[in-house]
Amino acid sequence: MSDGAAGGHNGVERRGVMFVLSSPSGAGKTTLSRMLVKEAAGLQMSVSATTRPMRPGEVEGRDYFFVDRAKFDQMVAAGEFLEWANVFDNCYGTPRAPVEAALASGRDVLFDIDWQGTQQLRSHAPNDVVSVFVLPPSVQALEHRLHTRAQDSHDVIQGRMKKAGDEMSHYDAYDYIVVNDNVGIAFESVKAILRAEQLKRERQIGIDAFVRDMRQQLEG
Ligand SMILES: Nc1ncnc2c1ncn2[C@@H]1O[C@H](COP(=O)(O)OP(=O)(O)OP(=O)(O)O)[C@@H](O)[C@H]1O
Ligand SMILES: Nc1nc2c(ncn2[C@@H]2O[C@H](COP(=O)(O)O)[C@@H](O)[C@H]2O)c(=O)[nH]1
Repeated sequence: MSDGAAGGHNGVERRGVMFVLSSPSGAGKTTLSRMLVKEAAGLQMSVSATTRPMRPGEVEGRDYFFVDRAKFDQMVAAGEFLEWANVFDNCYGTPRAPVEAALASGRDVLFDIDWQGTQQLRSHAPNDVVSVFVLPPSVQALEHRLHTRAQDSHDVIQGRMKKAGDEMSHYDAYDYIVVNDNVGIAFESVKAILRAEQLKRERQIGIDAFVRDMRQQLEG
C-alpha cells in the first residue's frame, strides 16, 4: 500500500490524509490501528499524551506519553496540542509537532481519538480529515471484549459501558461506519477507505503537472 517517496502515488505529489478512528471503548480501534500501521507504509500513528495510568503491557512513547495533570495543563497552555479532551475522567491530547512534521513530509497520520477530538481536528483541517466510526457487532460483544482485554478493573469497565451509548450517539458526524465483527473483514474495510481517500483527485496535488507533462509529450 506504499505510495513511495513524499506520499506520492506513482510519482504524483499528494496531500496527506488525517485518518481518524473513533468508537466506544473496546470496539477495536487500537487493534485495527496496529494492523493498519503495519500494512500501510507511509502511515504514521499519532501518539497521544494522557493523564490516564499506564496499563499492563503499555509502553511509554509507543502507546501514549504518560504525563501528570500539571504537565498536561502546561502543554495545553503552551499550545502543544492539536486537540485535547477529557475522556472517562482523564485528559488526552494529540501533540501538534509530530503531526505537522509528518503531514509536511507527505505522510498520512492515523488518530485513535474520541468524538470531541475528531470535531476539533475537523474544524482545523476540514479537507484533510477522514473519519471512521467503528461499531461493535453488539452490546454483549463490546462488554465481552472489554473483559477479555483484561486491562481495566471491573469498575472502569462498567464506567466505559455506561458511556458507550453517549460515544455511539456521535456516529452520524463520521464519514464512514465500520462494524467490527470479523476483525479481518473490518480491517479490509478500513484499509479500502484509506486507499480510496488517498487517491481522491483533490488530494493528488501533483496531478495537474503530471497530466500536463504527458499532454505536452503527446502534442510535441
Ligand atoms: N473483531 C474482533 N473480534 C473479537 N475481539 C476483538 C475484535 N476486535 C478487537 N478485539 C479485542 O477486543 C479488545 C478491545 O479492543 P481494542 O483495545 O482494540 O479496543 P479500543 O476500541 O481501542 O478500546 P479503547 O477505546 O478502550 O482503547 C481487545 O482485547 C481486542 O483484541
Ligand atoms: N480527544 C482525544 N481522545 C483520545 C486521545 N487519545 C485517546 N483518546 C480516546 O480516549 C479513549 C480512551 O482511551 P484508552 O486508551 O484510555 O482506552 C478512547 O476513545 C480513545 O480514542 C486524544 O489524544 N484525544
